[in-house]
Amino acid sequence: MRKNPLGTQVPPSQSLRKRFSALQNLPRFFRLVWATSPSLTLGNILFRLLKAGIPLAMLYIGKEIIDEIIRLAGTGGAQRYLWTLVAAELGLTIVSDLLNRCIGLFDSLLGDLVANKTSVDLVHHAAQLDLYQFENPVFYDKLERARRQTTSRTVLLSQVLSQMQDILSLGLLGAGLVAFNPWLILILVVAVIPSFLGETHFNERTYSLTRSWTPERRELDYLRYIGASAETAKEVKVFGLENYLTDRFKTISDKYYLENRKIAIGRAGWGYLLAALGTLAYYGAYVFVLMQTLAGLITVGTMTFLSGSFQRMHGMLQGIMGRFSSIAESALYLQDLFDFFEIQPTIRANTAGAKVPRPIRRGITFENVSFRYPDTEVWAVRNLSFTLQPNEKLALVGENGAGKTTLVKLLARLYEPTEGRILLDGLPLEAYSLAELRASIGIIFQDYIRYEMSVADNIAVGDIERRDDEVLIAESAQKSLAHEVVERLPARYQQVLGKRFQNGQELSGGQWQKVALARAYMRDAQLVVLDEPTSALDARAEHEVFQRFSRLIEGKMAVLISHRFSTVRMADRILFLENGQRLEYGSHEELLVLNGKYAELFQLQAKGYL
Ligand SMILES: Nc1ncnc2c1ncn2[C@@H]1O[C@H](COP(=O)(O)OP(=O)(O)OP(=O)(O)O)[C@@H](O)[C@H]1O
Repeated sequence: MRKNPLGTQVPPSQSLRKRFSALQNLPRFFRLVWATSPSLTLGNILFRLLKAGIPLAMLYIGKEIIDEIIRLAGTGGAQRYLWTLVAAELGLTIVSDLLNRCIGLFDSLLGDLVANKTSVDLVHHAAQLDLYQFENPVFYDKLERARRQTTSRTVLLSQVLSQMQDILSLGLLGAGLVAFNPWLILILVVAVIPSFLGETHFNERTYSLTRSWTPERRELDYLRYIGASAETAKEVKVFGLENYLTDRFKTISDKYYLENRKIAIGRAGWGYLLAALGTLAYYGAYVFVLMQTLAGLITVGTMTFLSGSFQRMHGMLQGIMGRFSSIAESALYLQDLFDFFEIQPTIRANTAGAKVPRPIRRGITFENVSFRYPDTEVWAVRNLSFTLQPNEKLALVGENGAGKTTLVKLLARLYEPTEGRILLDGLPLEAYSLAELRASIGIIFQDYIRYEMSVADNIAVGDIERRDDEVLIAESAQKSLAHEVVERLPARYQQVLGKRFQNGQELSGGQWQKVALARAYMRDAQLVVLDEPTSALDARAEHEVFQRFSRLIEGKMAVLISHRFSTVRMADRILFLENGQRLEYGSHEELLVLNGKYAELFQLQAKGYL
């Protein structure tokens, strides 16, 4: 394998055969197009079929008009046939314009629908995939390439349809030409083959380059985002990062530009030479036709018909061949999209799985659970065993990176244990329907999403099925103290948050947290998990949130992750993790008596040292 200037591996360039085999993606693509809108697809094809016959008809009428004029100029006579021909030509021109408009309209409507459908399918499919797949750069590149495909495939659609239309036109014109002299066709074909091969070669190089640079292009997008977005502007300014970012951007983009320029120059130079070859052949054939006319073997009308159809066929053949290689190229890109759709999650949704018991009677048991993130050597959770009893409130404590969040992700089956099992009422988590399992757990993650949507929507994500239940949303906001925040917003629950959209209102960190916390109150979860939910709240708000929170989790299981021991001590039991392992486990009082690490940290914090 070669390496590009940034050291990334470049795949060996695709062989011609492989490129053409990518055309096999077209039937699947057209099934997708057909499924999007059968009527628009059918209409489009019909218009193009009609349009395909027009060039031959126009040329033929042109020939007849010239011959008729020459005849009338020499001998005079009735002009009726001449004017009928002119009227037919006018009619055809009008119909042709109308067909062009209809084709353009149907192309764009169908293209938009296909792009929308692909985007929707993409999001649906991405939602099925495992969390770890999103953390894998190779997967991310695939996703990125697939995402780019969703809009650019519109062009492919009209290209393939135009190709079919032109091939039909060409066949009809060719039939006319063959009737006169089959050799002319041969000259035509031979003349365009060199430029076709040239185009194919350069398209292939462009594709290989674009593909091998996906990670860098992703980085460029990312740098553009950091350099110019509302979220990052604050830090970029105070740390004075703009030159660093632009330099980094320029280094990568300049290298990409140089690579691309090499190909573009080669394409322009060779393209010109090979096209000149085609032009020479065309003029050779033209001279031949002129000589035949001078010798009186054909009429002037036939001469215009032949030279006209030869010229059109030359242009069309060049177009068809050029388009052919760009269709083959697009079909290769299409492969990326279909490849993405082929990726399957390893965590099976198990739709036929058991229903989660309500209420949960025996709790959740970790049996010797160990977990390592994919492609890492270190155990994030190691040999962990404990039981979360029904109604029990468990606090997870430990230093940064101890494995607390990982444990929660395992609970929600976002990951599966590398070793050991997690049982819910005696059955492993896999035995339950994934949707059911997730529906019975309410988790507010530490890095919860700040949706730049309305407050109501931000709260409703806790149970999106009930997003129209305004009373429930307001009650949830009341319980999480988000209500006070909402009171001060101009559009109250309909207020759009964040700065991305017009009239959006930015909130403080603590205010965002109160809004996010309301999500926990939206669903009737049997297990509530709060991963450092109050870190941004001021002391009074935190106290109040917990007062209310203890009411929310009354009679439920709860897992609480916090670095504040004043919060932790309200739990029934505390699990102290160190390097993913259970270091200490028991109630607040038991752990104080144990006088271990928990007791030490508790006392330090109580004295205000932590
Ligand atoms: N997506 C990931 N891929 C690979 N390793 C990860 C990933 N997420 C976390 N880790 C690693 O797993 C270990 C446990 O991380 P985890 O997020 O569970 O810690 P934590 O106890 O929640 O920490 P904190 O208190 O900082 O939130 C850490 O060593 C971390 O580097």
